[in-house]
Amino acid sequence: MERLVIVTGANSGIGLALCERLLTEDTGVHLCLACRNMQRAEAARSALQASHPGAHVDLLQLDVGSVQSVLTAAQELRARYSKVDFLYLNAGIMPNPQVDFKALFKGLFSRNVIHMFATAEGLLTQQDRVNSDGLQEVFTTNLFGHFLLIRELEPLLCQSDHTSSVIWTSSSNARRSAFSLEDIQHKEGKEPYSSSKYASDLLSLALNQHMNNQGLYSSVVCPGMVMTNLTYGILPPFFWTLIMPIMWLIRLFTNTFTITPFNGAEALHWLFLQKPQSLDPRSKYHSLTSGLGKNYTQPRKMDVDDLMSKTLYLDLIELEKEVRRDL
Ligand SMILES: NC(=O)C1=CN([C@@H]2O[C@H](COP(=O)(O)OP(=O)(O)OC[C@H]3O[C@@H](n4cnc5c(N)ncnc54)[C@H](OP(=O)(O)O)[C@@H]3O)[C@@H](O)[C@H]2O)C=CC1
Ligand SMILES: CC(C)CCC[C@@H](C)[C@H]1CC[C@H]2C3=C(CC[C@]12C)[C@@]1(C)CCC(=O)C[C@@H]1CC3
Repeated sequence: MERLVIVTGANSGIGLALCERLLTEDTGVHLCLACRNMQRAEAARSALQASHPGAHVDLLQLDVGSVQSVLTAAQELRARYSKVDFLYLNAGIMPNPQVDFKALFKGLFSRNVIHMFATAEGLLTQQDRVNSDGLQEVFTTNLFGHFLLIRELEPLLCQSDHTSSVIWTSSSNARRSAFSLEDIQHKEGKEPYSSSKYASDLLSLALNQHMNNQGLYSSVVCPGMVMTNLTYGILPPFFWTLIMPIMWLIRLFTNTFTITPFNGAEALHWLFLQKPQSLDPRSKYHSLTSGLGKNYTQPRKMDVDDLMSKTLYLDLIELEKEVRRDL
């Protein structure tokens, strides 16, 4: 039987590579590319269908950074489909990133150099802004819009006769110290990306605790450090080209430098092949690539606790009520 797979942010990078891999490596996949820009979505569908003639690929207009767009898209999905098997919550942004070159240089000569390259801890800040819903943009795009989508799609995700999986593209940059329950949108700090990714780790745990009994399972993935539009926004493209040999060299010391979107999609694809009941709700599934270029998936325990995750879940439900009231 065909399995319906929805991928947000499917028109480029890791999302597009995942779609390509699903069509190449699996049969009976019905894809729905949920993208904010329909021109880019069309281009992605054409590319997928050029390499997989006859592939079942639908498009959906979805801006996860806009409450109204999420509600409209969810309504459209409920009208189109009777169930969803996999929902990849992959769309994400890192606006106006700034690299702390002083910290980078210092880190190069410290014992933490591998950790620094794997997580970017202490290296990156971003400048966020408030969107037209009055919410922080990074929080809404990377977390809240996706949360709202899950809530809206419950009738398609939670059905007595089948299980469904929601899979978050989180990051090794997710860090507890960047997140605060007093400021879940990260209005105050300078690491909204790290905060939003840590929040997705917490939320995934809460979703499992609240919804496994309804057949919905949530997992978290880290794709590693991948060259995509997101990373090309951090340093100028010519600089990345210049340091590419160094990047391949770094891979000899840290398997988190997956570099290509194909490699980065490894854990996302691996999860497609697993029974959701067999997965660990407290682990993040990492795409890793060895120095010799071998791809594999490895679960690593997340730094999350039950009370924090439950509190965040309840805060998000409250926020959802507020935004619905304001519509
Ligand atoms: N690259 C890396 O090293 C890492 C990436 N990640 C995560 O991987 C995910 C995919 O990013 P990646 O492939 O790297 O980067 P890309 O920029 O290539 O892909 C991001 C995708 O998200 C879409 N998107 C952004 N904002 C919205 C929105 N408001 N509504 C709908 N779609 C949106 C983009 O669409 P559009 O083309 O319209 O901008 C694009 O399709 C992100 O969540 C990112 O945080 C995690 C760890 C490492
Ligand atoms: C390769 C080096 C000589 C110079 C690159 C330094 C930094 C720009 C990068 C080192 C670690 C990288 C990293 C990311 C972005 C680029 C680095 C900071 C991410 C934050 C990208 C998005 C993520 O979600 C996680 C990545 C962790 C590692």
